[in-house]
Order: sequence, then structure tokens, then C-alpha cells
Amino acid sequence: MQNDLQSCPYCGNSGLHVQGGNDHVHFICCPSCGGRGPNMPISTEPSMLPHLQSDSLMHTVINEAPDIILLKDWNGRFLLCNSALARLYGSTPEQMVGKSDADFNPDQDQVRFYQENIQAVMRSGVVQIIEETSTDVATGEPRYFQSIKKPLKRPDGSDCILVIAHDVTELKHAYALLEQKEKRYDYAMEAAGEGIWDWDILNDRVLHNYKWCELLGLDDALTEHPMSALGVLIHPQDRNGMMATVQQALDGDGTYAHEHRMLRTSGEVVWVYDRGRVVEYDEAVQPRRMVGSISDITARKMAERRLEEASQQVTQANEQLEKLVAERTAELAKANRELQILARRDALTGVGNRLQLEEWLFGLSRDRSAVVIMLDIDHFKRINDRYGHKMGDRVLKTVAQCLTEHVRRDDLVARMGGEEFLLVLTGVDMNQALAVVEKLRAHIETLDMLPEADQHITASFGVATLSDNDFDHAMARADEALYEAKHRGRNRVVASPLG
Ligand SMILES: Nc1nc2c(ncn2[C@@H]2O[C@H](COP(=O)(O)OP(=O)(O)OP(=O)(O)O)[C@@H](O)[C@H]2O)c(=O)[nH]1
Repeated sequence: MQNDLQSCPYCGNSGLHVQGGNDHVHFICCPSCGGRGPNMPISTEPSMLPHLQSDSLMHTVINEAPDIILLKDWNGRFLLCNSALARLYGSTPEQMVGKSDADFNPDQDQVRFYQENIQAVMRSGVVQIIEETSTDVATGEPRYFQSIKKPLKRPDGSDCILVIAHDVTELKHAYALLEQKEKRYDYAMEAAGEGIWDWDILNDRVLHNYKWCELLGLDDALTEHPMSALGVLIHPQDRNGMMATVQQALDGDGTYAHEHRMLRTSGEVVWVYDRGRVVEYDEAVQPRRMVGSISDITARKMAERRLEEASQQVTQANEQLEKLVAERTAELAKANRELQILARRDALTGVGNRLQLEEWLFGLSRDRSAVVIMLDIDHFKRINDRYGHKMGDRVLKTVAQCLTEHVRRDDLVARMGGEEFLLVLTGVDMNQALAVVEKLRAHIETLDMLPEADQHITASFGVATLSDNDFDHAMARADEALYEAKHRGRNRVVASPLG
């Protein structure tokens, strides 16, 4: 092994040491400045760092640097490289000098790119930052670098390039992972059909996913809005309630859920279910960030409204039905009452009939004195025969009215058939009753109904007291007395001899 160099090309020191290498290349080392390089004549194959005034400290820094540091000539041969690159290529800095990437990197595309790229940078003469990929020879895995490439001139004027490559593989993996996570999150949100919002409270900015924009008919490229611009998207009638709910959440436990209407850009109303939660607080425990989502519940709200309307209609129909039933029931009750009254009235004269008589007697107090009077219009057949039945009917009605007007309200007036009437006067004795009946008789006689002036209506009366509540007996005696009145010449009142 022979040292071809006479002195160090950097500091001129002549005491150079041979350091090792292989059969083809061995290395010299300058103990004065720390410069190293293959042992070749400088004029034919310059290979050491041209401008650096290297010292051993600099050499150590370069060699131990975590970033790849290398120097290449125009043809891509390494003039210098550090341990970081040597490790990647499974070699040593010394062994790599004079060789190129093709000697280590199995990926020919990468090798071609390096070569074309360094020549392009050297031609440009300016520093460039390049994103590039290399291959870890030991594992075969790709490594990603951000490389600063600075073109330089060697002492002989030829081109070379300094490359400092920072390994960004882990960072890239982290970004890829993050991107993957974000994508997964986006897919999940898309699948859920949720409009997501993220409110930076301090800076008053709200970020949205595209679904949120789509839901409100907004341009989905504008995923960031100031909070103030969003207020107008809430339906005016729901705005205050919604804002109060959010404020309550900010002041309280940080969560809320609210249903309200929002306005699409088309003016269409969309119902949303909006949920939010404070996810970050500052040192003063003031909310700093709130996130949440909205979902379209228009269809549900419409269905609820239809249900409510239908329910209201049913309620209204029920109320109308109930009212109708109540009206009909009242009408029926009234009709029934009228029927009850009619059933107890004589159809022609309107006074009571036998049914009313029975009921009236049933309700009559035992202790109350009463007098039974039978009345029969005299020669009624003649009236019918002479003036016709219509006149006969009028006479019956007039006499009935006369009877009703001349007795007390709680006395009974009933038509027993034909021209025969029954009176029951209560709270009177025989004498008082006879006085009333006499008045009646006289009054009937004065009724001026018949067309012939000399013809008068008269009636005969039989009177008997009601004792021991034996009505049938009292009626029989009144009937006998009536017969007697007829017999004596009519138009008179006869009291039963039995009282
Ligand atoms: N217009 C009319 N006539 C009736 C009605 N009910 C009975 N009559 C008639 O009344 C008449 C009663 O006649 P009678 O029983 O002979 O008695 P009267 O002619 O009054 O003779 P006296 O009772 O003896 O005075 C009959 O001709 C019946 O047809 C009625 O509702 N309307």
C-alpha cells in the first residue's frame, strides 16, 4: 500500500497517514486538519472535500450527523459521505467513496432519478430542496427524504454537489396515518349522513364538513364560516331559542341538543336535530372549542305534524260528535217531555185526560181535602146537529178553557169523554166548592158562542167530596148528583146527598 499524495490538498501538511480501504482504494488521513480521501493523485481523480477547511471536529460532526450528508461529482460518484448514508446502503463511508448509488441501491428508477436530478441542480447553479425516495438495503423498505442540494465547484473547477438529506419517513408515515384516520372519520360521517361543525369560539370561526353545507344548500367549497354568518341560517322564529340553548351549554355543562328549523339558500325550510359539546377549555376554564353535528329530521317533523293535524281533526270531529249527540239528546229529552205532556192531554181541548187524572190522584196528599165535580154540557147533541161538529168542537174547547181559567193551578181539569168533564178542587170543603161551581155554571151560561142570540150553552154539575181517598166512590156519587141535575132540568149544580 503506497501513499501517492505528497501533502494534504487542504492544509499542505506533508505528514499524511494511510488509513485502510480495499484492494483498489486506500485512504489517507491528514493528522493536521483531519481531511480524508482515497489515495489518488489530485490532478487525475480529485476526491476529497474541495472547499471545506475540515478539521477533525467538523469531520466528526458530519459523520455523526443524523441527516445524510454526501458530496457527489458530476457523474454521481461519491466524493464523500457520512455514516447515515453508509448505514442505509449497508456500507461504510470509506468504502462508498468513488462509487455511485447504482453500486448499492437495487432500485434502478431511484438511481436514475438521483443522477438526472443532481445534474439538473448542478446545471442550474442554485440550491434546491427536493423530495426523494431511497431504499434501505438491509430491509428493502423505502425511506423518504427532504434533500437540500447545493451545487459546488471543486478546486479544479469541475462540478460537484453537496447533498444534505433529512429522513422524513416517520413524519410521512405519521401524516399518512393521520390522513387515513381523517378519511375514515370522513367516511363514517358521510355514512352517518351527519353535518359536522367545529366552532373555534375565540376566533369566531366555524368549520363544517361538506355534508353540513349540502344539507343547507351552501357551496360545499366554503367549509369555513364566521359564527355571525350562521345566525341568519336559523329560522327567525327559532333563532332566539337556539342561541339561548347554546349559551346555556357554554355557561353550564357544555352540552346541548336542540331541534329547530334552518333556512336553505333556496328559502326552503329544513328541520334539524343539532347536538353540541365543548371539547376544549382554556386555563380560565372558558370554552374554547365546541364541536357538534346536525341531522335532517324534516321527514320526521312532517310526519309528526301530519299526525298532530290528524289527531286535531279527530279531536274536533269527536267534539262535534259529542256536541251533536248532546243536542240530539236534549232534543230527544224535550220531545220526550212534550210527548209525556201530550200523552196526558186531551187532544182537542188541551186539558188533562184519564192518564193525567190517575197520576194526579196518585200524587194527591191524603190529608188534603178535595171535592170531585162531574160536568156535562146540556143538549150537546143538538149543538152538533144544528151547527155542525166544528161548532161542537169549538164549544168543547171554550168550556175547557173556561174551566181551566176559573180553578187554581193545582186543581185538576180533565175531559172524561164526549161533552163530559171532571174537576177536582183541592183545599176546599163542599160549601166552598159549590160556590166555585156555581160561578162556573153562571159563566158558561154567558158564553156567547152560538149564532142564534136566544140559544145559550149551559152545563149541569154533580158535586161530591173526596173522603178516605176513595176517588171511585166520590166519582160515582158526583155522577149520581149530575144525573140528578139533568133530571131536575139541567143548567144547575147538585151536591151529592152523601156529601
Ligand atoms: N162536536 C163534538 N161532539 C161530540 C164529541 N164527543 C161527543 N160528542 C157528541 O156529543 C153528543 C152527546 O150527546 P148526548 O150524550 O146525547 O147528550 P146531550 O145531547 O148533551 O144531552 P144531555 O147530556 O142529556 O143534555 C153526541 O152527539 C156525541 O156525538 C166531540 O169531541 N166533539
